[in-house]
Amino acid sequence: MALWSILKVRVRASLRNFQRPLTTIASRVDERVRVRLGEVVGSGNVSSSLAVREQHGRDESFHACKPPDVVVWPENTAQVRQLARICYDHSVPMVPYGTGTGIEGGVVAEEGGVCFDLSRMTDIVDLHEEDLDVTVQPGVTRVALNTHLRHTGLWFPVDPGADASLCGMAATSASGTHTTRYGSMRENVANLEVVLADGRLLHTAGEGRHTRKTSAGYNLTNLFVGSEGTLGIITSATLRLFPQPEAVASAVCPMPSVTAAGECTLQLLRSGVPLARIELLDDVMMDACNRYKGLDYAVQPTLFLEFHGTPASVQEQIRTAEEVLSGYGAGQLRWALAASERARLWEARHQAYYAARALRPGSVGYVTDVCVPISKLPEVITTTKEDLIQSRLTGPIAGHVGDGNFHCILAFSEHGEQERQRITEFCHRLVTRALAVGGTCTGEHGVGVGKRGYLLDEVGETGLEVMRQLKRALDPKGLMNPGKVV
Ligand SMILES: Cc1cc2c(cc1C)N(C[C@H](O)[C@H](O)[C@H](O)COP(=O)(O)OP(=O)(O)OC[C@H]1O[C@@H](n3cnc4c(N)ncnc43)[C@H](O)[C@@H]1O)c1[nH]c(=O)[nH]c(=O)c1N2
Ligand SMILES: O=C(O)C(=O)Cc1ccccc1
Ligand SMILES: [Mn+2]
Repeated sequence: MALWSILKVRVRASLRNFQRPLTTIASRVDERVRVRLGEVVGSGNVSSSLAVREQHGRDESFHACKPPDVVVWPENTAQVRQLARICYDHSVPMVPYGTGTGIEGGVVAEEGGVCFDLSRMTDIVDLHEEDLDVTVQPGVTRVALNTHLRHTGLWFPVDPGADASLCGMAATSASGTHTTRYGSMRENVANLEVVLADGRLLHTAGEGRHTRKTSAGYNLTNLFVGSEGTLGIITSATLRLFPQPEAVASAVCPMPSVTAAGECTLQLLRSGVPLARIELLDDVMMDACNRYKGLDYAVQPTLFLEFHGTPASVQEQIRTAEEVLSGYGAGQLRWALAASERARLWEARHQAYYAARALRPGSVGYVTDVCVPISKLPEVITTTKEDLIQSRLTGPIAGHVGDGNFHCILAFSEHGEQERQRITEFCHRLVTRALAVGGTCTGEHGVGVGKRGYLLDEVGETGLEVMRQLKRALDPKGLMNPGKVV
């Protein structure tokens, strides 16, 4: 073999080593462990049935199902700690499960083990209205929290399309359509209670603390935000709340092209209008949403906008926004002012994932999630659209354009090998383009199993090694959600 070929093989092998599991898992769940788990949670809160295991071995993505060996439903933190200790003593993998709405295969039980379904821990533990914060258990979803808050004048704004658990959202560092104004989970989690792999209990900002800021040492809270179950099990999250806005106005605005929509978004952000939401759906996605929801929006690239404030400030924001929009060839704005109309409009946006999948029934969808510096968004989104055409692929686009983050969903039949190959190559080019302009391979869905191959390129060797050192320090046996992230 020529020297060059030998070198290439070596480099490839060393990269593979970098991605290998940190430790080999010693044992799966045997009868002895199963009995001990049952003793902790009671026989109604543990299951080895295949149907239950299969339901828990996959999320909403195309990633193949790998069922855990057992599913447990702990009812409190003390039980989570005892269960973790049993798994730790027997070297059994642990996979935390929120609501299973992830789209990067985060709950796929790569090495089997015990799935911790946290949906029965549904208490809203501490609501501090005067401090604008709340502490919730891991079974509380974002809709359940906002329903609970509706008469308080407060709300929690991070809104991924799905009704995900708030602790699952912390685990994936989720964001949503309000992130441009209110931030993502990174900015809105003040404290986390975490059960570590060996059953120890950690409060990332100190027990009972719920301040707006802190300088006390390392930011352990944000170490666990986005850790995707690989460092511990989040058993409660303390979240920032916001006053419900006095006045709200939403609008749908057709644009001449995705380039114009991207450039216009930049200009709107620069103009200082405190946009509450600004989302882009391209023509293909608009068509998909029209069909899926029986709507009649123009089949054109379209911006969905929302303004929050006092009635006077919303009027002022609208005036400035309309001026900017008209400079980019915007069509007629369709306003939604009544709460029910606004709910319908945003429901259509939140269902974009299912609308896109419905374009090709029976297919599975590969989802992209790049995020770039906002100034690069028009260029990257334009090139992506051209690439789709050249690659002869249908890939509806939906984007949180105020954050420089957009998704493409590529539906493919599991039998079409050639098409799948073209999709993989397209997605690879898209991530490469994003990384080249200072972007990230995932703005909000997380690394899971799908983006592991890009982490080295994104954070570099030292970055990845430090992540792996942190992982080893907190999870020396490599039991926490193995096969994910690092
Ligand atoms: C239609 C639709 C639309 C969207 C999205 C999904 C779908 C189906 N998503 C993705 C998804 O909703 C998001 O990733 C949620 O944060 C996942 O929360 P779950 O509770 O479902 O976590 P799920 O159970 O799917 O788990 C996800 C990961 O977190 C870990 N985990 C869950 N709970 C944990 C806990 N208590 N402790 C430790 N680890 C835990 C799991 O182990 C796994 O690795 C999304 N996302 C987004 O950011 N923005 C968006 O706009 C959307 N939009
Ligand atoms: O709706 C979103 O913002 C999502 O993150 C889910 C998604 C993914 C891919 C295409 C459309 C929606
Ligand atoms: Mn999204």
